[in-house]
Amino acid sequence: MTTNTVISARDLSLTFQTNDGPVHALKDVSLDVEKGDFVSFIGPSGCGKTTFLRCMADLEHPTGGTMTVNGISPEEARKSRAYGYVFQAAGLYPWRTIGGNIRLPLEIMGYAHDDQDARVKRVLELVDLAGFERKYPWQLSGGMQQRASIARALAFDADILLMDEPFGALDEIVRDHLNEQLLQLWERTNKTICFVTHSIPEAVYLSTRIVVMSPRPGRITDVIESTLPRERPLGIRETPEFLEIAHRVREGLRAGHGDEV
Ligand SMILES: Nc1ncnc2c1ncn2[C@@H]1O[C@H](COP(=O)(O)OP(=O)(O)OP(=O)(O)O)[C@@H](O)[C@H]1O
Repeated sequence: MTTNTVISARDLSLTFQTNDGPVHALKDVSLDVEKGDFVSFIGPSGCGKTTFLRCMADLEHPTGGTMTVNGISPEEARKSRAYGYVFQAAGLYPWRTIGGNIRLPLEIMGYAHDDQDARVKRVLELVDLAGFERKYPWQLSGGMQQRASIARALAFDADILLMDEPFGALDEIVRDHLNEQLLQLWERTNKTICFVTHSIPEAVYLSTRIVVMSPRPGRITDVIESTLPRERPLGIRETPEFLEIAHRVREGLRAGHGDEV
């Protein structure tokens, strides 16, 4: 752990008690995420990716080990609004406009009205949705809705962005475009991003580090440091360096759990 460590997990475990007995969603997970990192979590269904992200967000409570976010407990970090959280589904309220959806957390947090206006405008520009403030979610495509939900998570300037398979439901072309935009946004804002995905190319394209996980019990089996430059045109996915990292991720997944992925 260094002064730049944003998220730190030590021997983190979470066992759910279910009617069918205990489920070891996470077992002895240790990881440090540094400021400005883009960390992807990849692994087969049930390996604990979402649970780990939810622990960071104080939405689940570990049954063992320790975790800090910005040097404080996840609960304190949640109360100090240290992170924005983007879910798999955009989760926009259909009766609110796009602007109204982005504004909602700002209203709850008591931001002044002028400040709310300025923030909504700024984040809509950041995700390339300027001009859509007065539209309703159903008037936007799935990709645009997901961008709006990212804007909502960015609106209160949290330094950490937790993203749980935000582009999983989108077609490949839209996904490529959003991946590019997300990288640009990360470059511009220097946020720390934790990103859950099932896609090897997506993980390799986006990340500075790729965390490979394995189920039963959920654990980390490999952490791969990317050697790719920060600037990444989509064409980088054809380069030998990219394919080499993708190969290593695939091997890590195979070693961890047969051929489920
Ligand atoms: N609230 C809960 N109660 C009981 N078991 C749970 C609960 N939440 C998750 N689990 C179990 O914990 C394990 C890890 O689940 P988790 O959702 O974190 O996996 P995941 O890697 O994100 O999976 P996926 O890729 O399918 O989203 C799974 O076996 C899951 O069934």
